[in-house]
Amino acid sequence: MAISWQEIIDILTKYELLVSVERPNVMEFKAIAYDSRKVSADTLFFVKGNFKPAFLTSAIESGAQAFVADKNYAEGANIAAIIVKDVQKAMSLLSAAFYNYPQNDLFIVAYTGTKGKTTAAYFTHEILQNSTHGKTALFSTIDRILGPNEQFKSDLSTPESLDLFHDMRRVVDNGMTHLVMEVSSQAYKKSRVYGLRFNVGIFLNISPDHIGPLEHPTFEDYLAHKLMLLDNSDQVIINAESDHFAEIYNRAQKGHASEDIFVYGHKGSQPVVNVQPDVSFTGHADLTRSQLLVTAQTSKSKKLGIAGEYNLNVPGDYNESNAASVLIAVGLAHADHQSMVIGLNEVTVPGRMESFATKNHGMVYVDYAHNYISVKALLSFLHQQHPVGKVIVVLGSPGNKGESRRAGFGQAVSEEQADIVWLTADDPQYEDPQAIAAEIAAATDETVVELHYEMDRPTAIKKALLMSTDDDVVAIVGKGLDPYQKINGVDTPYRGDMQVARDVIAEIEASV
Ligand SMILES: CC(=O)N[C@H]1[C@@H](OP(=O)(O)OP(=O)(O)OC[C@H]2O[C@@H](n3ccc(=O)[nH]c3=O)[C@H](O)[C@@H]2O)O[C@H](CO)[C@@H](O)[C@@H]1O[C@H](C)C(=O)N[C@@H](C)C(=O)N[C@H](CCC(=O)O)C(=O)O
Ligand SMILES: Nc1ncnc2c1ncn2[C@@H]1O[C@H](COP(=O)(O)OP(=O)(O)OP(=O)(O)O)[C@@H](O)[C@H]1O
Repeated sequence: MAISWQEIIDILTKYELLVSVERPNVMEFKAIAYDSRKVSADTLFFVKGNFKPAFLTSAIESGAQAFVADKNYAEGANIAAIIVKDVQKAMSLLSAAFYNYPQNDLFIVAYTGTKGKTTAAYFTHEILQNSTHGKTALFSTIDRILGPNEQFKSDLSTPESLDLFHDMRRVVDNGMTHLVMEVSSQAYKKSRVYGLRFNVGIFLNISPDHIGPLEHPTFEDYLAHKLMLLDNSDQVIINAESDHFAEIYNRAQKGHASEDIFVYGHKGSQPVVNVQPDVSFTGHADLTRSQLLVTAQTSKSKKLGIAGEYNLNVPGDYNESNAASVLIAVGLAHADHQSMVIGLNEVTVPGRMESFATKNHGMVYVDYAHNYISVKALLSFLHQQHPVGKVIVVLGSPGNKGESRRAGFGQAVSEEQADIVWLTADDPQYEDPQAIAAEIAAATDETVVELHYEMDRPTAIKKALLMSTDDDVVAIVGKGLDPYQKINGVDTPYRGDMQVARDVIAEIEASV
């Protein structure tokens, strides 16, 4: 892989990003990097984010031949400099060029939404793996699967642009033909996907989340960045039952013919604007799976071959809605019907709605629900499934992140009438978990919900399980399969909620 000086200048000029060049003396770059620790000979280095000038010094020592930045740096006075209006946008465009536009060789399905991105991405990956005979890659919050023998844990839902195009190139070189990915609002805010076009973009839902000093200043800013996926996708799929549907639909209409917009919703759901859903569904869930009946309502959706009955291996009525969007997406990717049926029947999503039955302490669920909309959806489902017993919840909220979630948790457990809530630590970071718990409590209606406090997470899980009887359900929410707790900037190893719960139950059962 390589990129020439002239190609760089041409791209930056075309996108009106170039401000000035200094000391142009390099013909071609053999590597690109934004981290000084990853610089080798002949590297083009991007200066971005919370950058310290000492990083540039160390990049030059390691072989950087030029740097791209929003401003000039004295530390870079001996190498070529390319000054741009927006280094994140420049990095995305130049990374795509450096890796020779791998997106041109892939059918890319991209999900955005407050909740369900990872789940829907896994459903889609499972189906497309069947229909493409193993040639589908996945970039999700949990894992990045670049090919049959290349898979690793993700750091971000949507990778930094340079990493994204690097990994996409690996995907193409591994012989993959399809890619399923999550596109977070941060990805657009930080221009990680700037210039990238998707074949299909899906807008699952929106509700207040990720609002705080490090993410989005306001809900409007959050929504604005999520809507950008619609502008950058050839065909779009929209949930008729999402909040702000009118705004989402209007935005889709701006850039798409009606043939390229697909709307889905529960049978009988009526969006606020007068739009007939293209695909409707009814579902019936039990504790471990759902039955789904999907109907194509319009001529364009009838061509997708998705109408029919499905068994969905992951419970939760909201997952029926996720599955409906997935079926449209895979239909647009030309998956065959049999692959759809098999894929939904067999799919699992790590840390989402994982459960096990105990002998005397009811059902245990571990779920990644970690904001108002997801805790509310989860509790509503558990109440439907457990009309008799108590719903006991263990939860906390992270420190220095998504501060608005705390009130959201209090509101969700009150509205859905959780019987008992154990407030505990999530990823407290630099905050006091007890103070975070007090904020959740302040938003909780304690005439409805019985609150308990235990800041040691394994102990909170143990106390919740000990009080649970055979009819009850214990939902441990917020961390899914996370193998660590973030405490004071350190990823402190943690057994994981499921393992803790299994260990506690084994201990209890061994002692009776
Ligand atoms: C606020 C934000 O978006 N921050 C991201 C951003 O940070 P940054 O550019 O400031 O980078 P930094 O880590 O502070 O370091 C500054 C620069 O110095 C470089 N450096 C650093 C050390 C060194 O020795 N040498 C060196 O050159 C770094 O490589 C970097 O280029 O770029 C980094 C990668 O280059 C990301 O890891 C980081 O994400 C942070 C950690 C993060 O957690 N972001 C969250 C909010 C996020 O993006 N979440 C969304 C999901 C949310 C949703 O569902 O909507 C996601 O897509 O994951
Ligand atoms: N469509 C939905 N509506 C409401 N809640 C949902 C929906 N889909 C999933 N959930 C809940 O949200 C949790 C997280 O789901 P998932 O990881 O798929 O979402 P996500 O959009 O990737 O989240 P994040 O961006 O926070 O990683 C699930 O464990 C489940 O409790």
